Amino acid sequence: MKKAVHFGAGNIGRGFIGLLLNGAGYEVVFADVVPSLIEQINLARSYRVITLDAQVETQTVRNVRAVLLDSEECRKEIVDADLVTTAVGLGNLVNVAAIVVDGLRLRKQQNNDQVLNIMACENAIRATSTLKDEVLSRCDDELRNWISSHVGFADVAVDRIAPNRAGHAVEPLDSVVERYFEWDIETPSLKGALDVPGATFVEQLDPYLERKLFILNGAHATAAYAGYHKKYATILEAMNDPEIAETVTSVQQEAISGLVHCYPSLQLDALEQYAASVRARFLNPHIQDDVARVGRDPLRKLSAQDRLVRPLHLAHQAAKETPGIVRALALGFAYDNPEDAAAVQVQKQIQELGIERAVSNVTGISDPATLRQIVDEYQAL
Ligand SMILES: NC(=O)c1ccc[n+]([C@@H]2O[C@H](COP(=O)([O-])OP(=O)(O)OC[C@H]3O[C@@H](n4cnc5c(N)ncnc54)[C@H](O)[C@@H]3O)[C@@H](O)[C@H]2O)c1
Ligand SMILES: O=P(O)(O)OC[C@@H](O)[C@@H](O)[C@H](O)[C@H](O)CO
Repeated sequence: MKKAVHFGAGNIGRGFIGLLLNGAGYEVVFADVVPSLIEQINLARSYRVITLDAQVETQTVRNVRAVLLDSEECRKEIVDADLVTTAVGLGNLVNVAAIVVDGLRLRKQQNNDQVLNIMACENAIRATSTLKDEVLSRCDDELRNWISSHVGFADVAVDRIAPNRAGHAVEPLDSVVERYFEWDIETPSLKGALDVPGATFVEQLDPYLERKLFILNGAHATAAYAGYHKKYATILEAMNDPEIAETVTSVQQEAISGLVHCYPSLQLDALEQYAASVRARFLNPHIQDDVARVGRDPLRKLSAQDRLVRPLHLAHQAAKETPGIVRALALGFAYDNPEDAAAVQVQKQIQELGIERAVSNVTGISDPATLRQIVDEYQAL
């Protein structure tokens, strides 16, 4: 049986990656940093994935095990793995990289000629490439050369809303998801054959990845920050507010204008249909998705390469105005959730540096006119 080591046994790790890999015939070994989660998985050896929809569906993922991230067991699991995947959050990839390097060093010593593919399923531009850089920076030349001929690092885009379990889950390991899913895998970087039924294999990932990150995640973040501002608890409540729904649609339209300009392979009609389908997913009445989950880590979400600032620049390249994204960014800077450590840091910057310098620091935006628009919008909130 093929074996996959998946880092991050959280919402998307269990509810999407683990489920699909299990369906593709892999034994899935989860690696996580939470000891109680490891114990629960090893005790149960299976868990349920519940699809939240008009027709609730419950699937059981069997033959799973779990190991602690920083353990000998975890390093050894990499020696004979066929696949390594992650869904840990972009900022946690550095910790995964340190363990993966140790695992690859062991794999090389044990003369394992079998090729391995690694995919980081994080919401970010080319997260696998980020992980690869982290891995290679920790290797000597010999290991680096061996890795280049034995290990494929394939960038991916993953899409499935896996909300918080609270209010949905019954058993401790239940994972809850929407019905829709998409896993796009960039093929040129793969080593050997990879067969994951349900995944989409593409030659050039950028249009798929940016379409998803901007039209879905950018709009999602907008709904979360606008929802928080109006004291809504969930994305559903926020999206039912016509003013918020209008801002979300504007953000999507501005992103689409930049995407169409940048990627000739993307068709306007298809993107508009995709945007409408995304809004319908946000309005799924069977999902309670907390604005706090969707808005989490605004330092990352408001950064230069992420879901709001990058489409803003693309739209500007297409000579389009971006009032929707400007409003979304202003709302992101107003996201003062004291329970979110990154939001607290953003608020600290605003207090210490003033809003204009905080916006420029966090977003990397230097154009004075754009900065002014965001600051004016923030001050008018
Ligand atoms: N939830 C979604 O709808 C969704 C959809 C697509 C992509 N994603 C992406 O997947 C990633 C995970 O999101 P999530 O919603 O599942 O979060 P989550 O918090 O539910 O799960 C993350 C898991 O990773 C574990 N973890 C943290 N650092 C780790 C490390 N260094 N090694 C191993 N495990 C570690 C945590 O303990 C947790 O169990 C994020 O990058 C997110 O953007 C999420
Ligand atoms: O996971 P994040 O924090 O990057 O973004 C929050 C949500 O937008 C995200 O988790 C979506 O639910 C997911 O990307 C849907 O595919």
